[in-house]
Amino acid sequence: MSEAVEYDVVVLGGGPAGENIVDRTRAAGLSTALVESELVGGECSYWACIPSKALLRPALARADARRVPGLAGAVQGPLDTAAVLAHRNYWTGDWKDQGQIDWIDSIGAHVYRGHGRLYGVRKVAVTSPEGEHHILSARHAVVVATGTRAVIPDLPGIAGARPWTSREATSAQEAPGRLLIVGGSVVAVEMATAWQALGSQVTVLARGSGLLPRMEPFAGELVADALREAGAVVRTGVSVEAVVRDGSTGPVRVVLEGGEMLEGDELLMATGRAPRTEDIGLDTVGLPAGRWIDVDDTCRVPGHDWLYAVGDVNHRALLTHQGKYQARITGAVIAARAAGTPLDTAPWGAHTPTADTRALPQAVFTDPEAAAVGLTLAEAERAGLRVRAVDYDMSGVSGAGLYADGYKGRARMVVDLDREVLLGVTFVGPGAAELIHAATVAVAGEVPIQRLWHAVPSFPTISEVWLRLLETYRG
Ligand SMILES: Cc1cc2nc3c(=O)[nH]c(=O)nc-3n(C[C@H](O)[C@H](O)[C@H](O)COP(=O)(O)OP(=O)(O)OC[C@H]3O[C@@H](n4cnc5c(N)ncnc54)[C@H](O)[C@@H]3O)c2cc1C
Ligand SMILES: NC(=O)c1ccc[n+]([C@@H]2O[C@H](COP(=O)([O-])OP(=O)(O)OC[C@H]3O[C@@H](n4cnc5c(N)ncnc54)[C@H](O)[C@@H]3O)[C@@H](O)[C@H]2O)c1
Repeated sequence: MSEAVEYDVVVLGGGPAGENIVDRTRAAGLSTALVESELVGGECSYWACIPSKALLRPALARADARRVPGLAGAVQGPLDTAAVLAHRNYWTGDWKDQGQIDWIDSIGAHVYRGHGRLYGVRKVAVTSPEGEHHILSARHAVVVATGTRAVIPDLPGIAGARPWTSREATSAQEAPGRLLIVGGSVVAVEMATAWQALGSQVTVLARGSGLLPRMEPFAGELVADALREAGAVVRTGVSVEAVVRDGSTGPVRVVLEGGEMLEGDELLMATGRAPRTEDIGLDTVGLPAGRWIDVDDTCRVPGHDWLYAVGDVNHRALLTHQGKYQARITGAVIAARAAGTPLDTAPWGAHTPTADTRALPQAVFTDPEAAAVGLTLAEAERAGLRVRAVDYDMSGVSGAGLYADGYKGRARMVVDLDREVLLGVTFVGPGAAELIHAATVAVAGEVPIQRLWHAVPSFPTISEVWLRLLETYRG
């Protein structure tokens, strides 16, 4: 084992959260090392956000075009699956990270390739793929940003069935003939939308009563309707009990509760995420392995004044944009503590990621898109707030009708009746993903409804739904 190399900050895991910590600590003049065991850019760049959206964009563009009179006739044919997959490969850099490494070099940080583990207080041990060992020591902070991996439930027969996880679903080089998808949340519905459009016969098996369980119920309903219209089978309230695959090339079968059997060529388990914390040396600093890492409101681990956790691994919000936001804020926290300057940790202050709990946005790239920020009606009611849900059928908006013939969509805003501000907003419909940021500004800014009345949406955009929602609220 070599002598320890000292840095101001050592970052464990080079996904979007880890990279953004490096960016911020380098901008503050702190020497920084980044340890990455696979590819700098993380899950998001190679097996999640980027490849999934590259697969989905042609599907959604075609669906949009098919709703435009005069254009619809020209886009009735199948997608060019090979071209879509090649474009997806391009967006992942063919699963190479040289571009990210060049960027890290350009900002003067150091990358250590290999598996990193905490090695007692303020130290990280790295084992390179070639078996070399390095000890890195941190003057100010170690930041854990090791993200998550897919969870595969321990069903009878599952190991021999070689199921897909999100990694195979985003990196497959051909469309399976029949794709069974277990799960009804975000990965399930996005991958169902993509692969059904790319030529697979998709069956979604969700055990809950609807799809997209963390959004307003109408989101899952509209997405399920559209998946069915696209030819997919969507079944809710079903539970998979066992899985069987014969040989190395045979079909895969799932056995549902009650004994019904379904057959596919591939099986995607879209059943959630677990933290990558089993083997990162947490035990060397008295923390439990294999769990989400608890943090305070500066993303610091309680009881360890040098240890932080950002991104998926702290379980505050499993989204790239939110991990990057935490990283920007935690980078500023580390820089301020290193310089001995005071922190502003009041809600919405510079040194606390308040939006994680108060204005968390998410866009789901299905057809129709579903996008939401803040609280759903049910969440606000559970929190004991005095609220009113204001709903609007988006087909009544001129801009929506012009955007797509027969536009189907729905909007809801959840109003805090005591403060007359918005707690949450949901849009479901074509183009909804690009609408949600205005709602994020309104929720994060706690813009009074009275002032929103003066935020005039341009005519004839889909954003005129804002005017309709406000008119409905004011009666
Ligand atoms: C299919 C799919 C689609 C998604 N789409 C979106 C989307 O559209 N928008 C969105 O906001 N979010 C999306 N997400 C979620 C998003 O991918 C995650 O929130 C994001 O990747 C988390 O970033 P992170 O930096 O915390 O972790 P990760 O991206 O998981 O990166 C962690 C990094 O740490 C490295 N690492 C782990 N352990 C070690 C170790 N011991 N030593 C060294 N390195 C280590 C890993 O190799 C990895 O590179 C999607 C997720 C999935 C599965
Ligand atoms: N566009 C986006 O923002 C985007 C896209 C994809 C993923 N993500 C994020 O990635 C994370 C992971 O998404 P996900 O969909 O994999 O996980 P999830 O945690 O959102 O959903 C997992 C689903 O699997 C179901 N499930 C779990 N075990 C099961 C079992 N044994 N049988 C049947 N169903 C089972 C759960 O009920 C749940 O609905 C999420 O936090 C999501 O927000 C975001």
